[in-house]
Amino acid sequence: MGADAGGRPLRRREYDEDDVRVRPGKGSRPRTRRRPAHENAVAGFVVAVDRGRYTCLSPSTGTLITAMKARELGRKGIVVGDRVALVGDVSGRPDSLARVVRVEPRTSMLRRTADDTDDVERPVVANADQLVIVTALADPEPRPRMIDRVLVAAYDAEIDPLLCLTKADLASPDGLVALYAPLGVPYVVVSKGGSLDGLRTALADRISVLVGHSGVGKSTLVNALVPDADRAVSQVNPVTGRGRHTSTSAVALELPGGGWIIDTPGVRSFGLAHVSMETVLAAFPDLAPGSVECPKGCNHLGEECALDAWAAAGHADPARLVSLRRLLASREGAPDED
Ligand SMILES: Nc1nc2c(ncn2[C@@H]2O[C@H](COP(=O)(O)OP(=O)(O)OP(=O)(O)O)[C@@H](O)[C@H]2O)c(=O)[nH]1
Ligand SMILES: [Zn+2]
Repeated sequence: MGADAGGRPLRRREYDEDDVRVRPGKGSRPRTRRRPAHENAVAGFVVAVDRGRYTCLSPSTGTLITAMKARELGRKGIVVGDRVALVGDVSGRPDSLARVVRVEPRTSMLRRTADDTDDVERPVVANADQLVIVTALADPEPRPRMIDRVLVAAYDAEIDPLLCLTKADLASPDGLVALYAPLGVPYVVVSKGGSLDGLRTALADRISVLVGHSGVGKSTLVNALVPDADRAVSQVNPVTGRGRHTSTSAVALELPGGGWIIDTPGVRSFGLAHVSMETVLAAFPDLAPGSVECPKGCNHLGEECALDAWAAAGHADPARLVSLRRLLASREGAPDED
């Protein structure tokens, strides 16, 4: 085997200013109006979004600027991680409100759907370059199929995955490492109070999104990585003053050593209805090569599928084939519980 996480295909998509998937025949209105140039706009990095208010960090001054979307942006979405251009009152003073007049081209867009049959795509975070799958080794038990699901989302978004195995004081990481290391998925093992050096190195100077189920130790990690994380979150959420424990949307927090982590407390599921069959399969590099023997148009669920023989021949762990099939079946309406 020996699939390599570095051996990713070239970027399949460009993410530009109009990175909204438009349904044909709906709302296509010719754009004749000339936009003002906004030469004096200042740059902002969106660290939080709350009901139409965007909290943006000015990289040049370090000021937090609250802004709303300029009307000219229409229905274009703005998410945490976006780099934007701001005009109006950019002082960042209490009660001041700037306007976002432009969203800069994105390098990536992490998306999900509510479940596998939901056709509404939900953009989660823009411009992330790493997706950290936080999984406890025990309490709660690891859920490999959730890991596989998030790996598919990372692959689809062309974001590097990182498996972060927590609570190493409670159980050994060996089983999970044996499953994912051969696939080229990088991993770190941590425990509360233990060293976070490996994780810090992996996060340095990158924009990393943290996903994980409730109780896996995500807050514990965030608090250890970002001193005063709670206060930082209440600062970026001035509209409601809600802290991270009640917040449901993503929040970007700057790491003391450089780089950002984006916590996603509201993301409890990773529906993959928007991902093509080819992309799902490509995210299973141990199984994908076996599919060349499949009949044309194989849905990889029936008896004619060549993947059973591929796994039986020892090319892939049969548990991985089960996981792939559960995921594919879920996209056809079957439940997918770990
Ligand atoms: N034994 C052990 N317990 C841990 C470790 N890390 C976190 N915990 C405990 O696990 C529980 C859940 O940790 P949190 O950090 O709140 O988990 P979370 O993922 O943020 O959960 P939510 O806040 O529900 O999203 C807490 O009681 C922590 O003290 C660890 O490495 N070892
Ligand atoms: Zn097949």
